[in-house]
Amino acid sequence: MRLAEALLHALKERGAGAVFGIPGDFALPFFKVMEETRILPLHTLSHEPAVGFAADGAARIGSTLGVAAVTYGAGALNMVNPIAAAFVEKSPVVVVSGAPGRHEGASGLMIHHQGKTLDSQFRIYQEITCAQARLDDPATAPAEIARVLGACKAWSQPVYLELPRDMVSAEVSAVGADPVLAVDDAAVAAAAEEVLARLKAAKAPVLMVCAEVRRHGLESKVAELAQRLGVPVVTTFMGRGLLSAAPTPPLGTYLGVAGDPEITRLVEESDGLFMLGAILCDTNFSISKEKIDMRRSIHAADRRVTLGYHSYADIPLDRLVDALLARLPVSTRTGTNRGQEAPTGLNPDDGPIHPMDIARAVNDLARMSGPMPIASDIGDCLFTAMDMLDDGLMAPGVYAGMGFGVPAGMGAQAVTGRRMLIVVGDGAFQMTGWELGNCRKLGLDPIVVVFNNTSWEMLRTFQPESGFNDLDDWRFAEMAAAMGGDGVRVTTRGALRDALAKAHATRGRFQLIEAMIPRGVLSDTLARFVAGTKRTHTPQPG
Ligand SMILES: Cc1ncc(Cc2csc(CCOP(=O)(O)OP(=O)(O)O)c2C)c(N)n1
Ligand SMILES: [Mg+2]
Repeated sequence: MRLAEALLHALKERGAGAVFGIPGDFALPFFKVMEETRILPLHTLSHEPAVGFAADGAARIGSTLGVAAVTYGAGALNMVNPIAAAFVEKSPVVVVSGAPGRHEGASGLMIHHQGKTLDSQFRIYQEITCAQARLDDPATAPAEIARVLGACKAWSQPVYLELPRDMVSAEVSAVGADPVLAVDDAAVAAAAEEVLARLKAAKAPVLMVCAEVRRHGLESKVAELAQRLGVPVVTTFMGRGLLSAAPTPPLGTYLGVAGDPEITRLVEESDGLFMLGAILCDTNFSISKEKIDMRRSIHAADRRVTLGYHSYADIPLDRLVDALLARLPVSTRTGTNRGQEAPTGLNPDDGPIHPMDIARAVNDLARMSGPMPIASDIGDCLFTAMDMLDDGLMAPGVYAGMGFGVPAGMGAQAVTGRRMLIVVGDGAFQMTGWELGNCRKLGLDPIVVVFNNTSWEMLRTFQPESGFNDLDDWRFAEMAAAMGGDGVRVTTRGALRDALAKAHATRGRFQLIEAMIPRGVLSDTLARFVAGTKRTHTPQPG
């Protein structure tokens, strides 16, 4: 079969639900095969950052492969930012970039779209993917595809495939199974036994769950593990929402100085913190006044288990969880989510809108109609989303790049059909919000709440004296109809409630609610985060 078809079948067999992309002359042959064969649905968008975010959203919502297809240079290099975010946030996105034909460089002339050299792009993507291949040999291409897609699944990180345009129709054999990555059963057993011994010896063990539990589809097994371990459970910022329906649900989300002081004390004073699937970074661990004592902690992520000063390599998270379960008796233990009750009971008066009013409005609707899956951008919308009831929250909480929310929410609905609630600030909406114009073509109808404070408010909280944080009022709601959706601008709590109810009742067109928020008004969590950051990063008097 043709190389392009072999690749598309391999992607579909490994769980990909669609390809998101923008073509160019180096990618036209591949896009032609996609359109003609329909092996996977092809969804084109308007700007490559959104292609990357949409593929990431598709990967996260289904814990499966997301696929982004772009042209060489101008397209692929436009997508570096979202793929870097997917890399650090463990999202399995497959980048397929068109490229000049195998012999086009022989002319000695520069090729349009190229960077420093024809290899520059490959090297750039080596920095933000876990495996790469240039598919320039029909004899090796199927095995290379299996190797790279296997790595994408095993590491739950993006990978890069470069497809020269003269190779698209090359005759190849079908792509076989992913190569099996060797795992030493004895090492898995030793790691599991040492983890259990450490937890048993600890006076105050805590289980902390994070992103990799979701990415590797381990949530139900980890819920069972939490029940059998019988220790307090918390999530990280990136793990929020995990185990919420478990028999022993998390007590809450660890947000350092920005979070519930009880949860912070539990984590930071633990002498046996077991971080399962945790991404160790400042935003995910928030701004902690006390450093978490890694000497007394256990960290299982990135196919490695680290206990104090020593590590077990090549220990996949699923194998570790299975080994732990095999060594623990079944339990009927149950627990309650002591975490703060989600704020509800919006007062539908003529008062101005506070971010927490948006959380209350969303939660009131969730109490009536069930929670929606949420895609959040960076900004106070994400801190507010910490207080929203959701059926899965996706957000760039580690990389913290803007522009994720709208395209990721569109990508998620495109591959699951689940209607998304998208929360986004006005600054981030200015970046990728216009992708909503593709909803009509793609048959998507997300509900989008724009937190419009006409400001880069998160930056203003750290540098209030800078006027460049002021944004103009773009009146986004007025543009919705021209783009195929419905838009409404609301300035009071009552209007917000009514707009959300109407949006929820309207299907088939995207619904844009532009919630006007006074500048300087922050969500409770962002206010704590800012105060905590200032306390932690500025020398205390005395
Ligand atoms: C791609 C990118 N470029 C710049 C920045 C830096 C930044 C972090 S937060 C922020 C302001 C966000 O404004 P928005 O109106 O969306 O939300 P809010 O603060 O609630 O008002 C900026 C510019 C990041 N993170 N990503
Ligand atoms: Mg703003």
